[in-house]
Amino acid sequence: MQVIEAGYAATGKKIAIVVARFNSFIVESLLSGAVDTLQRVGNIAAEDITVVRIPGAFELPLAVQRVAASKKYDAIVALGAVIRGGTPHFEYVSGECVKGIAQVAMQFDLPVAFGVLTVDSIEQAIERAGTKAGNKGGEAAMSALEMINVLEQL
Ligand SMILES: Nc1c(NC[C@H](O)[C@H](O)[C@H](O)CO)[nH]c(=O)[nH]c1=O
Ligand SMILES: CC(=O)[C@@H](O)COP(=O)(O)O
Repeated sequence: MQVIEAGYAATGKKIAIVVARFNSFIVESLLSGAVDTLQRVGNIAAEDITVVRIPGAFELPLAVQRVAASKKYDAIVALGAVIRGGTPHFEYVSGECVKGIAQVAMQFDLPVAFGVLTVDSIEQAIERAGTKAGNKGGEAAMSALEMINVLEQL
């Protein structure tokens, strides 16, 4: 049996983090977790991390696509926080966001980690942005690092 898997060290690789600013009090914690993970676990130098800031999660697919098309990066981490409100708007924003990001990864054959919270409450968002449910930004960064290394073996 052959098993292909990899670790997280990715020294010298270039990572773009595309950050949706909406709900910034949450998203900044996701960004902090992602950067810390890339540097501490992935051994990625600060100069090899690029942060791109955009308005909201709905804009993530277009921005991620443009970053992927630049061919400058070995992986992308997409961060945002979509928090359900009182209308169906949540479904449309989160649905288009995840669909669009997944399409970019397939189109450009590039690791695009999904670090966008889609939650029902601010409390759920806080739990997933560095408190009792971990930091989904850091988890997305871990995924990006591992995928860089696994794809290199395929
Ligand atoms: N409600 C949330 C949004 N809404 C804004 C959209 O993402 C978009 O920026 C706007 O519709 C203009 O095109 N965005 C989030 O990231 N999170 C939300 O909870
Ligand atoms: C995810 C959203 O767009 C949401 O925060 C907007 O809130 P509302 O549905 O009350 O307009």
